[in-house]
Amino acid sequence: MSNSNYTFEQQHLNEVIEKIKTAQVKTQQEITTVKKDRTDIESGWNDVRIKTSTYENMLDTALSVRQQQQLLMERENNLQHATGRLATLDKLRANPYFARIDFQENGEQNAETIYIGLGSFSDTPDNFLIYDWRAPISSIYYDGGLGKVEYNTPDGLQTADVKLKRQFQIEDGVIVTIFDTDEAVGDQMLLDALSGESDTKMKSIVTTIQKEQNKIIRNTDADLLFVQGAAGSGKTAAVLQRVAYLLYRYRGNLNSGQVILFSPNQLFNDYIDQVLPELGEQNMVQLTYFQYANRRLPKMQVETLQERFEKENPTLRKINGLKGSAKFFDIVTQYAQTLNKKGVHFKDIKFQGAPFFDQQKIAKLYYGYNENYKLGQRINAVKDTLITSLNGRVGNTLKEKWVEEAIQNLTKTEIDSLFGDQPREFASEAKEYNFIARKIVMNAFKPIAKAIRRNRFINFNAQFVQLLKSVPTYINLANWDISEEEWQSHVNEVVRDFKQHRITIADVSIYLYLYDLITGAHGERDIRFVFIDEIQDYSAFQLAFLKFSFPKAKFTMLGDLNQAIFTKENARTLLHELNKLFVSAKTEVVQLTQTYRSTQQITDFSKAILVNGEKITAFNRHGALPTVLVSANQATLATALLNQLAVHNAHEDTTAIITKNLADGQAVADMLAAKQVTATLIKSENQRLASGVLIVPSYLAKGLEFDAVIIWDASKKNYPSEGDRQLLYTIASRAMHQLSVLAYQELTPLLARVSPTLYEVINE
Ligand SMILES: Nc1ncnc2c1ncn2[C@@H]1O[C@H](COP(=O)(O)OP(=O)(O)OP(=O)(O)O)[C@@H](O)[C@H]1O
Repeated sequence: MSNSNYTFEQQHLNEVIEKIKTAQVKTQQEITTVKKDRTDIESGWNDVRIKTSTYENMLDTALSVRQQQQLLMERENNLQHATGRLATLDKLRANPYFARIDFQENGEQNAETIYIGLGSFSDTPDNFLIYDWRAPISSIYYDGGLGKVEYNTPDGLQTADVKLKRQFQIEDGVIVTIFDTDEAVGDQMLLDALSGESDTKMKSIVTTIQKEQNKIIRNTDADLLFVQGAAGSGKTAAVLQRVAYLLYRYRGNLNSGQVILFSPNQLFNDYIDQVLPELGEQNMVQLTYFQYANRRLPKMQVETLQERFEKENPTLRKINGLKGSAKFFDIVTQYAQTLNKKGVHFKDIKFQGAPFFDQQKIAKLYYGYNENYKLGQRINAVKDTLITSLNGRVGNTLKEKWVEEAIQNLTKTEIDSLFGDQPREFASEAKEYNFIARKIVMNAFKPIAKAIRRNRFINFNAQFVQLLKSVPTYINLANWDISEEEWQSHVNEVVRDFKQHRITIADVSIYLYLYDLITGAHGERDIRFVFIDEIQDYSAFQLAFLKFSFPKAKFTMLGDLNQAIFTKENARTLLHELNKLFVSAKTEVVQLTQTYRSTQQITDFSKAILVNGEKITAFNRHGALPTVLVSANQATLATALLNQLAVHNAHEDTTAIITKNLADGQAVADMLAAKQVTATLIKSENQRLASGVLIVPSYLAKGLEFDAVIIWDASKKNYPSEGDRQLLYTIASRAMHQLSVLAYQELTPLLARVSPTLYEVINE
């Protein structure tokens, strides 16, 4: 880069920064003025005279209250805007932009120059000194090299002739490097970004978004955007940028509360929660499927990731395969339809231990409505009738003995609180008695009203079991390789679990879907975008249920079929099943094959673990070969581990020792503690990531990345069969710069197919 270019750009940068500073001062002043205004209006409340003597007076009062409220709201809005603007200016001041493009639009005489940064900035209304990276025109920075490019605008497709693409690295107002490039985003800049160290928090990729990723980020047409991407291909990174993009694109009409991201575990939520704030946006709602289900069934204990992982067996896999299928979703839908005629299991609503509303009577009521009633209408009509009947029974209950006793036992404070603000003037003692008795009865009836409102007159547990029992009438179990006995004994197990208030993650979706059908729930219609990461671990049933639960949302699903550690082979049919759920014209599939996380050596090694895997292309960044040490001596492995950690620690790298399960993790943690090596054992997804050495059970490593990964005990015993292949791939692909494999006695056969040229054998 010539000196004159550098001087020009630094000078331009200085000018922009000066203008940002001026804007900061101005905005700060605005904020101070609005705050003062707000205080003045608030103290103005005292001047609003409440006059209620005539109708006109009341109207007057209401009008002035309304006026005050409007003034306040206006100030509140101004304040919010100004605060948002100041936050953007603060960000821009340190690092105003990262790219410049010169281009000529169709039919224009002169080339235009724009600078692109995290937010837009103009010194006068039409003079944009910085364009937001999400503005339509900024797309050309990410999409192509020099020459003719197309970009989407709200008015349709535009073309431009790009003359110059310049990238900047700016630190504290000083240009550190300038690259001119004729590619989309220069490789050098990407390489610099990828060579850095890992962090306990994911960072935004705004300066180096790749063309394919940009497509995902800016897609607004698809109802279902399905991204199949290799491990480390930036699915998560791109999708977070996409959230920021959508919030910008639909600003004013979309807020972060209308966007939900389902993530694989809580640890991952913690890992990504800085990206949107870094981009100047608020985080969307982040949930795991477990949390979503658990929130709706607070009295049940939903199976945890660890339980799910450690409980696996072949029969259960077949049964869960069936329960997770789209077919099963149809079965539940059909079963619920039969309930319109008969079959709902009712429960008494009890009061003081005895039936208050008897289940037979409720059943009669429920099935007494005409046959055009839908399930939701039936239940609502029953609820209305029961509430009316409850209110009607208050009067008859006043004279009951327990009420009399309750009144006699009242303390003075209790009596006072029952009266509340009510003047204690009654025409007779009987009237006063009735007043208190009514209060007591109504209080005592509150739990009944609550039980009615919460549909407690339906026995959902029994209903669910009944559904499971009737499954063989809908399908031939043999087609799913399940025998009648296996199914029956599974149903018994579910019943046993229910008695202990436990439910598996496979059942929870079925349970909730059945519940929603019976109660006529219409889903959360306010949610506009749903993102599901690590889609391969969801069953078709869960996805169908999520679609049902968020009927107005557009879906973005990201996953890697190579990493299906829970659903295994079922993941392959997922895409096919999804086709049935979404209109295919509104479905788009994007494939990301280029991986960015790992060095070429680590990617080549990891990908060799797979058989018939999805396509993966390594990024041209080089590092050491992965190492493999097999030993029949535990002490040798322990020493190798300690040596490896010492090397990583000297480089201040974050190292994850990934063990198959928690028990192994605990054993490694104890061993390290005995050697005075500091390490954090991640026992559950509710923990926080820390820098330094981490010990992570395999099923919690999803979506995360570390400078170095040590696979602890990749032995035949731990990873004996085909079923572990995708898990092993997932673990290996967490490493960015260094991967080491340690195995006790005999290496897993899954690594046996990896060519010896792809790793270095460490001899004992
Ligand atoms: N365009 C990019 N510029 C810079 N870094 C990138 C880019 N794309 C991806 N990365 C980096 O590559 C790494 C992997 O990205 P990410 O975690 O999003 O991948 P993923 O596809 O979700 O992986 P996995 O399926 O393994 O969880 C991250 O460190 C991310 O910041």
